[in-house]
Amino acid sequence: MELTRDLLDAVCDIAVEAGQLTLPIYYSDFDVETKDDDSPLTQADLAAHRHIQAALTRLTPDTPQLSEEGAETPYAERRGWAEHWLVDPLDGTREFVNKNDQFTINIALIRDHVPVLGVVYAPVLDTLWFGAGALGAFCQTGDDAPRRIAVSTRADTPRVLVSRSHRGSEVDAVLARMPDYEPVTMGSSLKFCVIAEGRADFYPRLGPTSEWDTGAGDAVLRAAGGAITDLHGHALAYNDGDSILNPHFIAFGDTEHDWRAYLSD
Ligand SMILES: Nc1ncnc2c1ncn2[C@@H]1O[C@H](COP(=O)(O)O)[C@@H](OP(=O)(O)O)[C@H]1O
Ligand SMILES: [Mg+2]
Repeated sequence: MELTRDLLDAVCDIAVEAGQLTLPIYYSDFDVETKDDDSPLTQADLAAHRHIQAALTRLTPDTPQLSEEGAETPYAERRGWAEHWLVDPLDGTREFVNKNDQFTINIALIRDHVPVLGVVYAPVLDTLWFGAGALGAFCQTGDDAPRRIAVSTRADTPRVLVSRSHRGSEVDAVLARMPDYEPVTMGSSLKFCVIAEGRADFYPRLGPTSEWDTGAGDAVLRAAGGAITDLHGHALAYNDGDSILNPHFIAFGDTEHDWRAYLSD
């Protein structure tokens, strides 16, 4: 499909509608289920999933969808997909459960293993981050006009993002190798968005994530001039094998800086 501003706007509308469905649940005394992999699940995850699935089907009936809360599609089928929607209907479920506002709705379009369009919406903040390759990257709060965003290229005291709920000793080892840094703790795919906006510089994720956790934020970050790579410096590749898990990765704004230098002595 053609990557137009109309397409991007349509996907933004879907993400905002899904996000608005989560808010009454967020502000209620909701139940939390535990999934097979021990991660939390709420009615909000499911409400957002159902809305996005139906709305994307109306928008592009022939484009397959892969969602954290949808049916698993075996790689034997997925490998034939030239493009597909990749959805995390509610990223940061732990943040949602803990009511710290840092959860997001995520929709990405993957084409030939690359996230070419992405929308991230934070319902409580009523803020959207969206982008698609040459169209650029944007941030919009409420009814304000969208503003163009770009990464920061200052690296004097890097602002380093650390997962609020999944940190780990390997990330601490990276921080210990940095001569100077300012830590910023945050949940969900918001971490990619604040780098895309130039409000943070570096995010080492040395623990498990799945493709839907990164796809939309990756597309926004790329469109804003940044990157996510594996620990060898290769851009994350999507729908490129059996496993839906990402390798460990680093995300950063300044592509001239040697962030991988902090990974080992
Ligand atoms: N053991 C594990 N295996 C796979 N993914 C994991 C994981 N632990 C955390 N994650 C992923 O990390 C995401 C949260 O990241 P963060 O801690 O940076 O907010 C979760 O998203 P969900 O909230 O959508 O489940 C989940 O997908
Ligand atoms: Mg997630």
